[in-house]
Amino acid sequence: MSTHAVPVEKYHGTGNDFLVVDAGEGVGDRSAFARAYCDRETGVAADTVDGPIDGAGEHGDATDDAADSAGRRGADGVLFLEIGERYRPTRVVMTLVQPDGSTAAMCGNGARVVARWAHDRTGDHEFMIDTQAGTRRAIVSPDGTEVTIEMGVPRFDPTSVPVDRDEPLVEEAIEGLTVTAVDTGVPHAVSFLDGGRDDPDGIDAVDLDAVAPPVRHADVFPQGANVNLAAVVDAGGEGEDGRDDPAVIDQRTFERGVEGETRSCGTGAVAIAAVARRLGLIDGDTAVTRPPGGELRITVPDDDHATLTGPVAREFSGRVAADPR
Ligand SMILES: N[C@@H](CCC[C@H](N)C(=O)O)C(=O)O
Repeated sequence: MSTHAVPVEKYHGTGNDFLVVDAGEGVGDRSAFARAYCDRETGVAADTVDGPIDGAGEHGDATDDAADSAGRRGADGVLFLEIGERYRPTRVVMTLVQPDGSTAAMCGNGARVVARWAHDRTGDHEFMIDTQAGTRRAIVSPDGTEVTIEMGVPRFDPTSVPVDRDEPLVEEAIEGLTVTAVDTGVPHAVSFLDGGRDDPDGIDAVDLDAVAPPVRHADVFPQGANVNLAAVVDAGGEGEDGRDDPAVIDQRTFERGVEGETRSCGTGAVAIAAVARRLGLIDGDTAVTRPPGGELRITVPDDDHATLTGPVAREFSGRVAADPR
């Protein structure tokens, strides 16, 4: 049994929060590590780690949403990262282990955190991130507080999602929700509702922890699915100045692997924008989604890779036992 201490850092992207561990630190059982330290009641917090601790915002990177999103015990996953500085741009191999011990092929907000973590180490602003869903280019803003990820082309074909169908699953009744299925690196089910966050009977009136699990585990999704509720607040399109305004869409996501609602989901935001465009619910190919933890900007051009942009904040660092038992 290994008892050595491992340096950890905590970051969040619009409230989707992650512990970051250098893959070379020798964590033997990554699933057990993630299950223990991500736990929302008994997991890692700034005052439970040993060693040097930096306060949130110390680096001038606290975002407007940080007050709500920073400082929570536990996390939505552990990012094990291997940095390859001999490449140009610098490459980072990313592995996300989730609170249930499973590994996710892709994570949009996680990839944004990876780029910011790599920027904090190298000062670079461009990175290639190797995920199990493919290599993704990341750009960190000049002040380091915002990251854009190229997210690949959203795929609706049944083999890619995957769904147990011969044709794409579009606006089909699944376990009480009207669902469209899309792959944005991981499988997503997207259901559009009529009312947004400002509507007392809208998206926030839904008991997501009750309605999502039957869809997440439905037979039609052989690998399960993340479940998104969305509501178009503004369809966007040409503004008074002749330029395209982004659509505005309220978002809630129940995540596979977390097995609960998260404050934000990047692959979910791209999935929502892609489905909105496919269903003709928005004008143009840009959208702002509004999950509970902040705002994300998405582009979903036809037949080209989508992009995801939003803030990333660093919370604290310290050391934890490699073996949490
Ligand atoms: N929070 C992530 C998605 C992580 C993966 C997901 N839970 C799954 O298992 O498919 C994001 O920001 O994209």
